Amino acid sequence: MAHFFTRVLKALCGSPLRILLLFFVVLFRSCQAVCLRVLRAERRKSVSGETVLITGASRGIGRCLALEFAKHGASTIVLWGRDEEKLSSVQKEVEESGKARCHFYRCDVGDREQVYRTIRKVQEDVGAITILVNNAGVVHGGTLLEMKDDNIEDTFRVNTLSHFWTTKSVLPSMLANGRGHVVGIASTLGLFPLPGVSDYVASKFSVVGFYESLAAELREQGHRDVSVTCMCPGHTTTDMFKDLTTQPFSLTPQQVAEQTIEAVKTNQRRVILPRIMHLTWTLNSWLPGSWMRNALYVTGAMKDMENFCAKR
Ligand SMILES: NC(=O)C1=CN([C@@H]2O[C@H](COP(=O)(O)OP(=O)(O)OC[C@H]3O[C@@H](n4cnc5c(N)ncnc54)[C@H](OP(=O)(O)O)[C@@H]3O)[C@@H](O)[C@H]2O)C=CC1
Ligand SMILES: CC1=C(/C=C/C(C)=C/C=C/C(C)=C/C=O)C(C)(C)CCC1
Repeated sequence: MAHFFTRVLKALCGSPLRILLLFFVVLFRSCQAVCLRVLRAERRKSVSGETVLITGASRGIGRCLALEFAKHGASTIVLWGRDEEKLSSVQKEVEESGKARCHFYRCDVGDREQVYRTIRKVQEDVGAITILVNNAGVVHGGTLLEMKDDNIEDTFRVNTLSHFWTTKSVLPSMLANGRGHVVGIASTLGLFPLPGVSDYVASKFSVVGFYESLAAELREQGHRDVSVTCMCPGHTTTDMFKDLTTQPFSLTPQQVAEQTIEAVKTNQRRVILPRIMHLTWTLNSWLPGSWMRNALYVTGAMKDMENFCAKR
């Protein structure tokens, strides 16, 4: 611990210019956030009447997203996943919760041809998708030398490549109709590292890059009516990371779903949750690499990750 604080002090005192710069960055970012909030509040859009496709909707964040979109007036919700029993139960919940029509399809998003086939079927059945939420995800994890090659490939197929296949499939109709929103559920682990899940982290860094580039590409091509949002939530209390028990800033899947709808309505390009993680992200590029390792030890997160790896 003492070593950690000495390193932090040395890094800060050794470079007063850095402190000054950090101060201006924080000040600028805060002003920018306030201005954007005011502007976005004025240009709020509605999700009423939209046709929403959510991948990985059989449980966790995907299930909450389906219910939340229905609550906010979406007219059709399309659920994708592999577990038909669970999908059917979410379909019932959505239909019972209000006026939205709800359909489900069995689709392994890691299989490109299956994605293309299922999208065609969905478009025949319900018409054009106007909001796509790429939420399906998987974690295998373990230390690099323990990881199975097949699991590494599966992680990239589900967490990264699937976003390309689904987005390529729905984007043409969005561009033709001049209306659409593509949402990716990435992670804070698409912004900073965590030992024990390097496959997952790398797949999420890739996906953050995908959305950043897609947003820039659409803007460059003048398609301002098709929006892109990349959600970066931190640890969330679903089955996926249930072994991480000592997380100090955990979110519920309901919170992630609510913030996602808010981000769609206000056209936010990137959302980091909880907000305090902005600080982690900024500090990560300003402080010596060891600070995060120490923070992970102090909060018990490192122990959690060791247990997580041991169970792989
Ligand atoms: N939990 C967390 O701490 C965080 C999660 N996230 C991200 O949020 C997203 C949702 O995660 P969360 O709800 O927590 O996880 P869950 O494990 O609860 O749910 C994962 C969902 O993805 C689906 N899925 C997994 N593999 C496939 C596949 N090959 N084809 C189709 N569907 C698949 C599962 O459906 P089925 O089993 O029916 O196929 C399930 O519906 C993921 O992208 C995750 O990386 C982001 C930040 C934090
Ligand atoms: C890095 C870091 C932390 C840990 C973050 C963790 C452990 C995040 C896990 C996120 C997950 C599991 C995302 C899934 O997609 C603390 C301790 C909050 C404090 C400061 C730095």
